[in-house]
Amino acid sequence: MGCIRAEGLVKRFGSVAALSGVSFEVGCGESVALLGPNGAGKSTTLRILAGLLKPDAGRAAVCGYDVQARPREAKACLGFLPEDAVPFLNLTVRENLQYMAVLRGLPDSAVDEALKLLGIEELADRTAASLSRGNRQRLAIALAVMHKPRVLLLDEPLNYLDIPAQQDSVKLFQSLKSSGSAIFVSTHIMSVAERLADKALVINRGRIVWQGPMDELREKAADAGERIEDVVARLMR
Ligand SMILES: Nc1ncnc2c1ncn2[C@@H]1O[C@H](COP(=O)(O)OP(=O)(O)OP(=O)(O)O)[C@@H](O)[C@H]1O
Repeated sequence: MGCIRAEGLVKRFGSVAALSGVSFEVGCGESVALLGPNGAGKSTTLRILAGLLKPDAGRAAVCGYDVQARPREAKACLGFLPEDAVPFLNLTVRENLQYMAVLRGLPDSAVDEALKLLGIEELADRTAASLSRGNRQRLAIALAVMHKPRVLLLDEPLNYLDIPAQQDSVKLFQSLKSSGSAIFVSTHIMSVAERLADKALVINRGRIVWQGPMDELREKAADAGERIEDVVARLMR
């Protein structure tokens, strides 16, 4: 069973066809990057998988649960880091984590664990509003992973992070993957896709136009004497 399954997803916004029949699967323990130009349908795909947007046709399932028919089970098994995630700004870092721990039915110890995991112990009593953009991103990552989700949906996860925090976050995502979680990451930054994912899905105008191992993209680039960005840009045109 795939940890993430999308079958024939269709989504329109008025006259705009955001998704026109998107199907793919991400196995448990697999990491896949979703690449595509602006307006290709990446956020729409992530929002459907997270159960935040209803597709017009097709179905999405995480951990075997249809996200529309079994929303509680699906949401319990996934973690979603939206782009520019905004925690509760008037709560402290610790209070944000405590609130999420209650919603997720986690023990109190999960809060200290998450603070430590993201290296934000010293920020615990600061309000989220007072944090720098990078530290706010660390908190958002902590909130998305504190229940060790089996499916992790990430939108530009390394934005704003300093270099050590990027390294720590990559390690954290990799350790979740090693323990069997599926990682699905949307990014415009090719080096981020290469660091986080073993496979790539290229979407353009609401359709998957290429899918395969990241190594295949690297080989194509090496064969043509190009950078991997050049190969991917061509696939997106
Ligand atoms: N709420 C909405 N109302 C109207 N149109 C929308 C809405 N959300 C998305 N769209 C449109 O659907 C298409 C796909 O948008 P989506 O945000 O999924 O693209 P994306 O690949 O995430 O783009 P980007 O890389 O620019 O963030 C775009 O044409 C967008 O304008």
